Amino acid sequence: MSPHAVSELKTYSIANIPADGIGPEVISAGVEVLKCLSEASGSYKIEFEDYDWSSETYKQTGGYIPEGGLDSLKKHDAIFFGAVGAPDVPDHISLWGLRLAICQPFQQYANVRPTKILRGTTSPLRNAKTGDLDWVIIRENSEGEYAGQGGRSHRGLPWETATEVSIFTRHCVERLIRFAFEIAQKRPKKHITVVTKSNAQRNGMVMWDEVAGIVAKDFPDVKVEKMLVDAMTCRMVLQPNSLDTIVATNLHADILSDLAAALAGSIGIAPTSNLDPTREHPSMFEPIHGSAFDITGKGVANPVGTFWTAAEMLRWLGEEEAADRLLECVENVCERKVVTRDLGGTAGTKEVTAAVCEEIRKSYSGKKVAEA
Ligand SMILES: NC(=O)C1=CN([C@@H]2O[C@H](COP(=O)(O)OP(=O)(O)OC[C@H]3O[C@@H](n4cnc5c(N)ncnc54)[C@H](O)[C@@H]3O)[C@@H](O)[C@H]2O)C=CC1
Ligand SMILES: CC(=O)C(=O)O
Ligand SMILES: [K+]
Ligand SMILES: [Mn+2]
Repeated sequence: MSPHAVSELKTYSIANIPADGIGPEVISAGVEVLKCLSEASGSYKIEFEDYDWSSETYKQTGGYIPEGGLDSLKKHDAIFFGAVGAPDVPDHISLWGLRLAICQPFQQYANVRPTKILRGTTSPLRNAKTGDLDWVIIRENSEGEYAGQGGRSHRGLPWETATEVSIFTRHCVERLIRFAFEIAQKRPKKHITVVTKSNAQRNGMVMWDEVAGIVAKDFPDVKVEKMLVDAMTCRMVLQPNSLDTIVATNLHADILSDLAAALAGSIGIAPTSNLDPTREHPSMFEPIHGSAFDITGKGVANPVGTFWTAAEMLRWLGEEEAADRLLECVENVCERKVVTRDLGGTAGTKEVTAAVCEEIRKSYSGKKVAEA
């Protein structure tokens, strides 16, 4: 290929932050698949820069992100994140030191969590088949219960007092709910469920419901309903087909989305996009799961959540066709039963990755999927 032809291809610059536990295992799998996809498609290029920020860095230097680190992230088109958390670092230090230290200043206020029962996999729900559970959960990602407000006094004494203050600002609630309605409007069902706990939490949650009511007026074609979060857990389990787009607070949606992933088959399949919808900052893409100490280093981590995450990252960058094709290939591999043990299979991370790469190459070469 002439240098001229190369320069015409769109090139995306990705910052990899694999971080802790199974993070490096699934991110290296994701990078392999993304490289394979861009090479096979030939229609865009993708470049990666590795950032070794992790709990190891923290233990050695006292910090997760070095001086000027956020500025260097800003030069990338997107961030591909693994998971943060180590057995010998308190979880609140690791989470605030890395993930939240990026999400908050970059105003990645919309956390998008699609879930579905992938072809070839089974849901633990007796009657749910592929197509019966197809949701997107929109999680507030900048404030709420994870605003970081509060404190502790009288440490260690019997009258020790700790507060964890939830912050709900009209500005942040409205921008998030509006974003969620836009997503709902683009999906075939045009249906949104606004989840709160506005019976017991009588201030912030009541404001959520009110703001949702106002925003809803701008989306007359979207069917809106309200649910309390406790009842929502029952609805998700018993009537998965009755839900589509779901919007909820930082804490509520964090919990509901782990449940959603498990109901679809495994926490190992679900993706997360931490979006700055204004596109002022790069957005960050990660599998929904954490660093999974119990399976770290065993080669059994399910990379599918990271592959789906990679697809969502490409979609955000404008590569719709490649994103759809990647997910299609992942589902074909699931259908061939090349799956990790959390999905009932025996394959390891590497075998699933190799199978997805092979499927991608076949897909682009126009060959029929192996009947194997
Ligand atoms: N965004 C992030 O970086 C997140 C970080 N964490 C951190 O991760 C650490 C562990 O947290 P946990 O509560 O145990 O949640 P976790 O998601 O790491 O693990 C929960 C269970 O799911 C399994 N699992 C997770 N991902 C899997 C995969 N890809 N394939 C197969 N099985 C998988 C694990 O083996 C474990 O049994 C903590 O330090 C926590 O703070 C937790 C959630 C998100
Ligand atoms: C920290 C966590 O659990 C999450 O981002 O989902
Ligand atoms: K993660
Ligand atoms: Mn979570």
